Amino acid sequence: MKSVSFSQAIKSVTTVAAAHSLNEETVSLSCATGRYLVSDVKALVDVPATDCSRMDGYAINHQFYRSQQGASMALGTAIHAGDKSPDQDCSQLAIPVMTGALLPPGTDTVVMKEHCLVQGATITIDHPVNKGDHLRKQGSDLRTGKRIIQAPRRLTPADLGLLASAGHHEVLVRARPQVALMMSGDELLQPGQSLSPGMAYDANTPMLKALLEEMGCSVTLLPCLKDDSAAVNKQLSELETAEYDLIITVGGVSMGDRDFLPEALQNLGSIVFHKANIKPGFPVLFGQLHSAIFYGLPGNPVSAFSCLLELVYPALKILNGHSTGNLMSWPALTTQEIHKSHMRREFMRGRYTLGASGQLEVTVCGSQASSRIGSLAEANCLLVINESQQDLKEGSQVMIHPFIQIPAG
Ligand SMILES: Nc1nc2c(c(=O)[nH]1)N[C@H]1C(S)=C(S)[C@@H](COP(=O)(O)OP(=O)(O)OC[C@H]3O[C@@H](n4cnc5c(N)ncnc54)[C@H](O)[C@@H]3O)O[C@H]1N2
Ligand code: MOO
Repeated sequence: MKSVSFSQAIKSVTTVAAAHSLNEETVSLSCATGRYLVSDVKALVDVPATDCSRMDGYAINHQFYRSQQGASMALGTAIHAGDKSPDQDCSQLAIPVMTGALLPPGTDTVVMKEHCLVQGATITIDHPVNKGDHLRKQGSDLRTGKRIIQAPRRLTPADLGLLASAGHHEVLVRARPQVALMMSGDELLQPGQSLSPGMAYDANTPMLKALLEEMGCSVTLLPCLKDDSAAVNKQLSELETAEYDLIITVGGVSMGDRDFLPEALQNLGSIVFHKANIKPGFPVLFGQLHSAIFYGLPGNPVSAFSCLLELVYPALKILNGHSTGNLMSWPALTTQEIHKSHMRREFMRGRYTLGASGQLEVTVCGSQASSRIGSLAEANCLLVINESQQDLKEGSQVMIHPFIQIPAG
């Protein structure tokens, strides 16, 4: 199968994802962080619910205070946050009010405690006072019925505070994408097992599971696929595909004589593309296995990580209600020359910092070999070097895909 361009690959991925939908569920606020909102949310109440004080101080009627021309005012009974409103008119009194206390009838202004002198049961005010000072008017933060959060959105801790203050105790979110993750390769050992020649520890499982979970997925780890055609076909055919939105295999997609995944996907499902003009990740496989979206990521850990960010995350964004799968992308200036000798789109591991000029600067992290996880661990972004770009001078502008976009959504 002929390799596709990166933009064709993204188009296919987003088209397939758009035809797939996630269930919806109502969850309590206490477990809603990181979940994707299904629809816009409106305030159920005014915030604050009534006019109230913004400061600890005294509630007065401004007109009455002016008429007193600086004379002392009689104190009334204190009102605390949560207290009911007194029944009587308070327009000729100074009522001690605490921050958040509702404003007693007849008063319209709050004077801060620091600006008053208390003498017995009276106060005098030693500071200019304007009508309406230190008031939080009813509905000044949120108005009943006004939209407070717009979907699609991955809920943040601050969103939960906003939802709670607006009267919501639960929220309608998309079900987490269910992902089946399976490694491939007889050479893989789990850390803790003793290493023998030719074997390697499975670095992809912990890395990719964590990354998928940061992307908001629920991940089921399935047994490693054997380097055997019949076994791969059997393992894949026995998968309860309806349980998963995504099936992601890792390894076994290239030209090796035990790379059985493309053939197995062809037999059991359908291939949308195999191989994309990208580096790393060239042999990536994409298609459908019954009702699930299928990715066969290349086994080299950096290739798998890069494909997960560049090709899987866009699909997840679409599944979660975004209209495009575009990644957050920032311009940055290179701190060194960059050479590229091929016509593929390259995603280089890099580290960005804020330069003295106020612009982001990005440095390529060490060796770009697809097996080098060390340089990935050093990186905080991928630099995007387009197909036609070959040699970039120091100070050239490139786009970067920062890793911090994952938890932020
Ligand atoms: N003749 C060709 N050979 C290769 C090509 C090619 O186009 N023609 N492509 C190369 C590229 S690019 C990549 S990337 C790799 C990907 O190959 P596979 O997806 O088939 O992956 P494997 O062969 O199974 O593994 C590659 C490499 O990665 C190691 N690996 C695999 N899984 C893990 C894991 N879970 N943890 C740690 N390391 C893992 C594996 O041991 C191999 O060293 O193919 C090139 N070859
Ligand atoms: O494209 Mo491979 O993914 O470079 O190592």
